[in-house]
This record gives sequence, C-alpha cells and structure tokens, in this order.
Amino acid sequence: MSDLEQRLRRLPAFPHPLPVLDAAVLPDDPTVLFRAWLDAAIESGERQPHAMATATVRADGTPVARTLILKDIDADGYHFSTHRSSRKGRELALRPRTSMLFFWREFGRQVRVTGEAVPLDDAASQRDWEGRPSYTGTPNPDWQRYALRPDEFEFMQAREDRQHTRIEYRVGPDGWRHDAVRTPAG
Ligand SMILES: Cc1cc2nc3c(=O)[nH]c(=O)nc-3n(C[C@H](O)[C@H](O)[C@H](O)COP(=O)(O)O)c2cc1C
Repeated sequence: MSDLEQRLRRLPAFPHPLPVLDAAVLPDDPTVLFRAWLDAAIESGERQPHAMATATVRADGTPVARTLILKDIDADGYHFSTHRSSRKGRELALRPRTSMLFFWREFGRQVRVTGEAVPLDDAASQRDWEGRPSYTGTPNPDWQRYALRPDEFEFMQAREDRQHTRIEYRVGPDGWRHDAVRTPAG
C-alpha cells in the first residue's frame, strides 16, 4: 500500500453522531426536505453551503462537472447563473438536462437534483449580474440566470454502519413519488 493510500485510509470520515433520515416520515414535496437540509447547513456556519457541483454533457457525450452557487429556489426551480458563452453555457444550450450535487459533509448528507435547466429572461439575468460583488455598473448581455426544473432527487443520509439511507423522488402525472434506493452504496 502506498504512503498516500495509507494516509487517505486514516482520514476521518463522517462526523459523530450523524443525523438520521426517517424514511417513514418524508414530506411529499422533495423541496421541503431539501430546504430543511440546506437550512441546517446554513445554520451550522459551514462555508459555502450553497456551493454544488453541476454536471453537463459535452457534444461527444463526455460528462463534465464544476462548482457553482445556488442562487435561489422558487416555482421556476433551482437557480444558478453563468456566462452563456462559457463551456457549460454552450453545453446547456445543446443539452439542457443537468444534475446538481450538494455535499454537506458535517451532516454526512448528499443530494442530487436532476432536471432541465431553463434560461430565465434578461431582466432576471441582469438583476443577478448587478447583485454580484464585482459589479461595476456595466451590463453584461452574456450573463445568464437559469432555473433547473427538477424531475428527480436523490437524498443520501450517511450512516456509520455504511448502510446509508437513500431516498429517490421522481415526478409523475400525479406529482412526486418517493421510494428507498436499494442498489449498493459505499
Ligand atoms: C465555490 C465556487 C463557486 C463558483 N460559482 C460559480 C458560479 O456561480 N457561476 C459560474 O459561472 N462559475 C462559478 N464558479 C467557477 C466554475 O466552477 C467554473 O470554473 C467556471 O464557471 C467555468 O466553467 P466551464 O468552463 O465548465 O463553463 C465557482 C467556483 C467555485 C470553486
């Protein structure tokens, strides 16, 4: 075993004690659970609890991810913003389906939010641009605010015995349905 492998194996994993996700009392609306977890992460004081990895797919099928900031959640979906001419902006124009992955390590919690990224109008994009700390008074027509309209969520609550609790929500004709995910997890 290499030195690096030994050092990596010795690193502390999840904090103790971990919260428990009770699969018997889940809300019908996944955003209610998402908000509870996001609020807990914000209140804990952890840095950038609104940062997440957003995955897109290149034209050749290669998946790529990068960190972005969640800007808001409303009826349109989960908001984020970037340059339309960036690589991710071009990838989203071709293939608007995307996944956001949040990891709140102090709670052993991970959430994947999947759906279609819908570009919002110019007014929303410019309001967002003007609200950035680096704004100098010049509009930026390349700046785009999007809302990911979710149709799927996976919530994972880590457990010390590694029998992590995973709950999937999927939207259907009658609204959201949820179920335990039973495929193997780490
Ligand atoms: C904590 C953090 C937050 C970031 N937030 C954003 C963001 O909200 N929007 C953005 O365009 N880039 C953000 N970035 C930079 C992106 O990760 C990425 O490097 C950049 O947008 C170019 O991505 P692309 O080449 O895949 O288009 C952030 C990076 C970090 C580390």
